[in-house]
Amino acid sequence: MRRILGARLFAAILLAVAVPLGWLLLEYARGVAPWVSLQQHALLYSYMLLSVLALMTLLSYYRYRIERGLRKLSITDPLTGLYNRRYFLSRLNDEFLLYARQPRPVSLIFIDLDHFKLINDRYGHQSGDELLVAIARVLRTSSRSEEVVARIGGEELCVLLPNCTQDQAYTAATRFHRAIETMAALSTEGEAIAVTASVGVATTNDQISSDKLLFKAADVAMYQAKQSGRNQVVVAGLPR
Ligand SMILES: Nc1nc2c(ncn2[C@@H]2O[C@H](COP(=O)(O)OP(=O)(O)OP(=O)(O)O)[C@@H](O)[C@H]2O)c(=O)[nH]1
Repeated sequence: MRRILGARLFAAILLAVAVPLGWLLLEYARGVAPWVSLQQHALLYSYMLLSVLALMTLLSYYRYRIERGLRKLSITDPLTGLYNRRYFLSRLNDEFLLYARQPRPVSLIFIDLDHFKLINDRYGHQSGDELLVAIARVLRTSSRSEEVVARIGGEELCVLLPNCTQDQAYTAATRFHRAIETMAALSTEGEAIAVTASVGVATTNDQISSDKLLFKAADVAMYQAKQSGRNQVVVAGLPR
């Protein structure tokens, strides 16, 4: 990004110099010697140079702001403001590129809300939406800055934990699970909504050695949590 900004500033300076130069050439074509023209209109040339430079810098800045906004939109889930599935999978892939060079534990937590259909049916879709937003807020505040929290499907959320052992991931998963269970949520009518989640945790090891395998292992662990009665945390590969 810094290189792009540098290139744009360079282009702005070039154009700012080119405009008064072009004017100087026109003057020359009219028969006025360049140094005479420069002496006569020094103020005009300085003004041209500065205003073109200011205009181009301003345009570059706005373009940068727009591009940054578009990039943010392309990686964000519009409802919750969490990262979206595409961004999450690409970060997971990046983590494994690092892992190939320097193996260190990577963990993934898969969170699926329990009976979300019933919540929608009972309190309405709008309340369901607001609940998702509130859960996203809870996850964001209970996660660390290096962790990537994403909404990867309707009521499915994932957290990527770089450089995180199985024990640490289990502690984090329990923290998320508890935070969801104890959050105070209200429907649009003001009724209290109780919500729980089934959580799967997986960490890299000899068998789980790629991004796809890690994702799959956490998904399977989450499914086991559902099968075992929901509202619990299951760690991949550990007896329950
Ligand atoms: N309000 C709201 N509901 C959503 C959204 N995305 C998905 N859902 C709902 O989430 C529900 C998911 O239903 P299921 O896949 O049957 O899962 P569940 O009811 O949570 O049941 P279990 O996962 O088995 O505990 C569906 O009713 C979807 O309509 C959303 O953005 N907003």
